[in-house]
Amino acid sequence: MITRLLSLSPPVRRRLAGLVGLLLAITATYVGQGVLIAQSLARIFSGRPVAAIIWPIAGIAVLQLVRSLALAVRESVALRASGGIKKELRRRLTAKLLLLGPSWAQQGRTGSTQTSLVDGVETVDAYVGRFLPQMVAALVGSVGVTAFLFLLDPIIGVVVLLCAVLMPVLPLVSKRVLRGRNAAWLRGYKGLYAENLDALQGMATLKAFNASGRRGAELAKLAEAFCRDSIRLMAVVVLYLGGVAFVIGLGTAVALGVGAMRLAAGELTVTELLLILMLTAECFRPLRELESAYHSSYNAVPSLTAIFEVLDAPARSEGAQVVTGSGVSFHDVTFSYRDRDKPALHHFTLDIAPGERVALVGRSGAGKTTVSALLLRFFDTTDGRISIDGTDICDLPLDVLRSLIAVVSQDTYLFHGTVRHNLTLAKPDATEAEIDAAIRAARADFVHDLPQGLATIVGERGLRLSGGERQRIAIARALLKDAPILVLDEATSSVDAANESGIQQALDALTGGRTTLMIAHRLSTVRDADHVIVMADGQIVEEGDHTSLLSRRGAYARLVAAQEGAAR
Ligand SMILES: Nc1ncnc2c1ncn2[C@@H]1O[C@H](COP(=O)(O)OP(=O)(O)OP(=O)(O)O)[C@@H](O)[C@H]1O
Repeated sequence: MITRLLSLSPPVRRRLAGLVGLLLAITATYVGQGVLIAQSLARIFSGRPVAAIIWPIAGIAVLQLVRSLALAVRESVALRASGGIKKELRRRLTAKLLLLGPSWAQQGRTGSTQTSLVDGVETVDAYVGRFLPQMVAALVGSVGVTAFLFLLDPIIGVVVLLCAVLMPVLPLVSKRVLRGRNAAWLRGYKGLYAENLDALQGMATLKAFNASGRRGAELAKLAEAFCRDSIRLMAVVVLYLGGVAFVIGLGTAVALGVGAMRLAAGELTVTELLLILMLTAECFRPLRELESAYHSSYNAVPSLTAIFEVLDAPARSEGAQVVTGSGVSFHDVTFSYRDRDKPALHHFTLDIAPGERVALVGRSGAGKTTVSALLLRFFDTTDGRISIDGTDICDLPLDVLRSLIAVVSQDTYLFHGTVRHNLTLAKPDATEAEIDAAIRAARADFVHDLPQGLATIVGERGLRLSGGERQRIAIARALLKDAPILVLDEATSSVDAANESGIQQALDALTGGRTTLMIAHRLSTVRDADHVIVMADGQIVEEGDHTSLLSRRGAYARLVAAQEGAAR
């Protein structure tokens, strides 16, 4: 994983080498300070005048200044090293998520995906900026100081070495317990985040059903469970930290005890004993810092593993063929959603000639929206094939496929941004005249009356516009895209009756000459279709034009009668 992370940003290796150098310089300042303190104390104990320690004290001040500077530079280099990787990770994740499409996103909760993608990427700071350079610096620094101690006194050198080796062993011992508890903590965190996001997004519904109290109580329960998980995790962490402190204390105490005995036996001088005392602490310091870096980056490994799983997820095939045509064929298509036994489409066969307007009708759940989702390759068929002008859509690059199709759906999503931004999403280089023409044709002139006209910000999920207004913007957007194939999914569902005929005219203009797949509940909107397909349980049960289907007095006639009855 380390090599893969580092390969994301070429300058990172250079920056990490710089960081290791800085960390070693910081260790050197601590060692130098220890030597100078030991020297000063030895001089005072031997009854030398105060003047004898002025230079060592000045030296300590200089070392502290150098250390402060090095620490500040370390922060900025660390942030730059991890920043490059975070930027590249986000870029690749966004591209991959767009490639994987909605079928992948549907496998997880929005909030949970968000925590992986936002918080997961953030763990790079602790892992790359702190842990990796500290690992190298701790190894080099501790080995260097231990070697120095070994030269001073081999027995004490061995004692310190044994304790120093124990320190990296501790995380290995506690790793299994920690991993289990950390995974539970991470699961709880993601779940809590997703549930809170859900409650926030569904606030209006909760209020309308007077269910906010109940939902609040459920969230409180989740928060309690998360709190318990956190305490269970902390218990292991605290035990582990206690173990680390014990090993450091033990190493220092044993080194001092052995040193004192050797001093009594005349095998060491006071200066050497003081030096050993100071350096023993310095030998453990880089390891202690490594341990703290390890803990602050502990989440990084599972989070980054999850991110790499997304990056490695097999994307649907991206063929190389390019077509410009517009005849659409579904050939014996069967499709089931994940975890659903019953197929949403069952041996579905339909040919739409270039420029033909085909309407799909049927009761709710009949499979109409699934037909368009498969055409756009939001999902891949379980069986059968879909083609455009004879080319299997699986052999088309996704961006080419989607450039051939414009969609106006019942659930129009407007991004947080200006009206203009939302309109030109499909055609960023659209001219003013083109934008104006699309607005007029979509009967979306209301945008000119908004506080800042086209520069008005439409809120997250377009909440500040009504359903009908959002839909008219979507129609204008589709007009601007000017694709040869159109999918109109309940295109007029949010439009009031007064506007419906106007929009119908706009849609007529839009569909003229384009292959159109209309999905409609309001049967009044499909009267002019060249061909009407009546669906039930994922299959075609009737087809023909409006008049012939009515006279057949079958499923279509029953749908029309039911709708007219409901309208009365
Ligand atoms: N994302 C999904 N995951 C699982 N099942 C789904 C999903 N989307 C639709 N279904 C199921 O597939 C079947 C067909 O749904 P589809 O949305 O295509 O019907 P529809 O005719 O468009 O309905 P409506 O008119 O209510 O929009 C239904 O049983 C539905 O519950």
